[in-house]
Amino acid sequence: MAGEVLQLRGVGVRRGGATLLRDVTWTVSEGERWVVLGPNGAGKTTLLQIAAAMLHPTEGKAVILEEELGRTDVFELRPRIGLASSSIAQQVPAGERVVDLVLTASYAILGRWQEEYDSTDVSRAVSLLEALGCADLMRRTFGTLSEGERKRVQIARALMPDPELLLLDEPAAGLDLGGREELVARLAAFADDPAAPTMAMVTHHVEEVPEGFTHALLLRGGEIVAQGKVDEVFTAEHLSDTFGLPLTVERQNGRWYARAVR
Ligand SMILES: Nc1ncnc2c1ncn2[C@@H]1O[C@H](COP(=O)(O)OP(=O)(O)OP(=O)(O)O)[C@@H](O)[C@H]1O
Repeated sequence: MAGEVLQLRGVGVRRGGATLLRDVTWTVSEGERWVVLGPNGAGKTTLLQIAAAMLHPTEGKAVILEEELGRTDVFELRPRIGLASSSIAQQVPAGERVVDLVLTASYAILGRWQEEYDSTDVSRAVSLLEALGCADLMRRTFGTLSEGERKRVQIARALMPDPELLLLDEPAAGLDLGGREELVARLAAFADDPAAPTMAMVTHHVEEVPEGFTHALLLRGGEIVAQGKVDEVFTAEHLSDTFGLPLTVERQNGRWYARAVR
């Protein structure tokens, strides 16, 4: 691979009369760990849906893993991308066993039917669940899990097909403080692992950005406010522009904190 995992050029998305994204140019290179940050309605999920080959832009060009959207078979491209998002979680049958939810990602399907899985698949699913601290949940049904447990299981599922690009849409949303900190620590360890795929994570909060994330893209009203290396992008000026209020920002032990100026 040439090193560019994702290349968007002048990407726009319109729905009805609304502009969801406007003139987005963004390159993600192999090994980078990106955070996409912005307020509610900024277009973050829309951007991630394009990166996941789930949505085609209205204008501009999107090249994912060297395949251009509109000129490639997305059904071949999608299994190369791991996506963890609440829109997928909502479609999981409540009675689906956790281990089956992870296993079925090999076929990019939801809901186990009569597929045959070999022992390598099963061991991979088990070791991913172990790595995410979910080994004891394997035989539980997805519907019985807490929000924090669901988030971790979804990440294990996204990793099952050994994706070249991992996309996480608000992985810490709905978690309590302990759950958030545990997840952020796991993602930090993951970001530090050279064998882990290139990743992009959407969040509303700088406090949720794991240590080791290298780059950031700030979105507001469907447009990019700033992008680049995380410590150049996470300035008081950029974050104040993004969220539309005066903010101060600090970094402690690799983590970020922002609060309103009083
Ligand atoms: N089909 C649609 N028609 C019109 N507007 C839409 C449509 N789908 C999404 N939108 C709007 O596009 C904007 C961007 O949505 P998106 O979900 O990408 O934002 P987001 O940054 O992920 O928001 P949040 O942080 O609240 O999840 C929102 O204002 C949303 O209401």
